[in-house]
Amino acid sequence: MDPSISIKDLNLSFGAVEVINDLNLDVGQGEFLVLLGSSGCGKSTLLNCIAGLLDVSDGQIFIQGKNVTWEEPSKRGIGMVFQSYALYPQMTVEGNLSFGLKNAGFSKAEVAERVANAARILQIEPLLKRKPAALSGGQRQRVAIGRALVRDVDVFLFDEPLSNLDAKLRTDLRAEIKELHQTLHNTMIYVTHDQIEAMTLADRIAIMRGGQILQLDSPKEIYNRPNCKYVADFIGSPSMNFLDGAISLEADGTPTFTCGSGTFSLEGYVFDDAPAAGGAWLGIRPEHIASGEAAASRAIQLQSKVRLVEPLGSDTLVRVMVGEQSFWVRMDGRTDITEGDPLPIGFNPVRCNLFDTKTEIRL
Ligand SMILES: Nc1ncnc2c1ncn2[C@@H]1O[C@H](COP(=O)(O)OP(=O)(O)OP(=O)(O)O)[C@@H](O)[C@H]1O
Repeated sequence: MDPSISIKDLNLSFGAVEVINDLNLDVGQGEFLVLLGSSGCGKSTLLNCIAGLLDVSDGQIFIQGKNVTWEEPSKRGIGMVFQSYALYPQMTVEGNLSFGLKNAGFSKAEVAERVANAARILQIEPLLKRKPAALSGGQRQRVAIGRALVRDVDVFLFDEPLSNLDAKLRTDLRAEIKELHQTLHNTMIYVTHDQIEAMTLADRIAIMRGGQILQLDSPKEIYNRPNCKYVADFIGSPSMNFLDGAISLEADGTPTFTCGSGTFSLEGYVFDDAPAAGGAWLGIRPEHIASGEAAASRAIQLQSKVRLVEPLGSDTLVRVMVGEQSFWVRMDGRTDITEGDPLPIGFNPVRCNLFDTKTEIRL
C-alpha cells in the first residue's frame, strides 16, 4: 500500500536561511505521526509545506499517491487545526462548521448531515447555536477540530492545537484527540514541542533538529534506544544523566567503561555495532538508578552526595553530585533522604546508552 504521505528530498529556504534540509519522510495510512523538536527546528514549516501554505524550494510531496507539491491547499485532501482556533467570531458554531462546506457547493442536506455528525463525535451538539465568544478555550478548539472533521479528509494536520489551553484541559483534549484517531483511523500529523503529548499520542515520533529528522521511531524505541545523544537528552524529564569517559577492550574482548569514578564492566550492554575502544558518553535515566543498599547489587557503582530533594508525591526527584557532575535520581516518594546525605548509587549496563564522544551517535 502507498504511504499516506510521502516527502522526497524536501528543501525550503527563507532567503539564505535553510529551514528544511533534504528531508525524506513516509507516513503510513492511518498513522499518528508527531513532529517533535525544540523551537525553531522547522516542524511548523514542514507541516505548512504539507498543507500547501508554503512553497517548497526543492523536492516533492505526495498525498495518497498524488504529487501535490504545487497543488492548492484546498485540493490536497487535508484538514488543518491551528493553535489559534481561527474561528469566525460573528458566526455561530454551526455557521463555523458549515461555512467551508457551503462554499465548496455541498447540498443543504449534506452540510446538515456532516455538521451533525462532527458535532456528535466531538460532543459539541449543545453548543451549535453559540458564538465563539461564549465558548471556553477547550470548546473553541473542539469546534476548530470539527471544522477539519466535516471536510471528511484523509489527512489531519495539527499545529500545536493544545498550546493555548490550561494544563487540565490539555490533558482532557489530548485524550479526546487520541480517541478521535482511534475512531476515524485517518492519518494525522501533529506538531508539538511537548514531549508528553508526543509520547502519549504518537504511533511514531519524528525528532527534528535544524530542519532534519534525527530519529523516526515508536515512542518506546525513542525513549529506550535514542540513536544519538541529542535525542537521549531531549526526551525524558529530568533528562538522561551522562558520564564522560572512555571504552576499552579487555584482553578477552570484554568492553569496560572508565570515568573519574573508576572502571566498570559493560557486560550486558547491547552495542549497535561491535564494541571498539574510544571516547564515550555513558547515559543512564534517573529511574534506572538504584540507591542506598540496592546500589550494591549493580555492576556500575558510584558514590554521591545529595544536593537537592524534590518530592513529587508518587516519587521523589533527587539531585546528587558524583564528584563535580550532577545526576538526577528518581526515588520512591516515601524516601526521607535529605540534602547533604551521602548516597551510594548504582545501575546496570543493560539500562545504559553509550554515545561516541565525537559523533554523539549511539554505540
Ligand atoms: N517567513 C519566514 N521568514 C524567515 N524565516 C522564517 C520564516 N518562517 C520561519 N522562519 C524560520 O524558520 C525556522 C523554523 O521555524 P518553524 O516555525 O518551522 O519552527 P518550529 O520548529 O515550528 O518552532 P516553534 O516551536 O517555535 O513554532 C526558524 O528559525 C524561523 O525563525
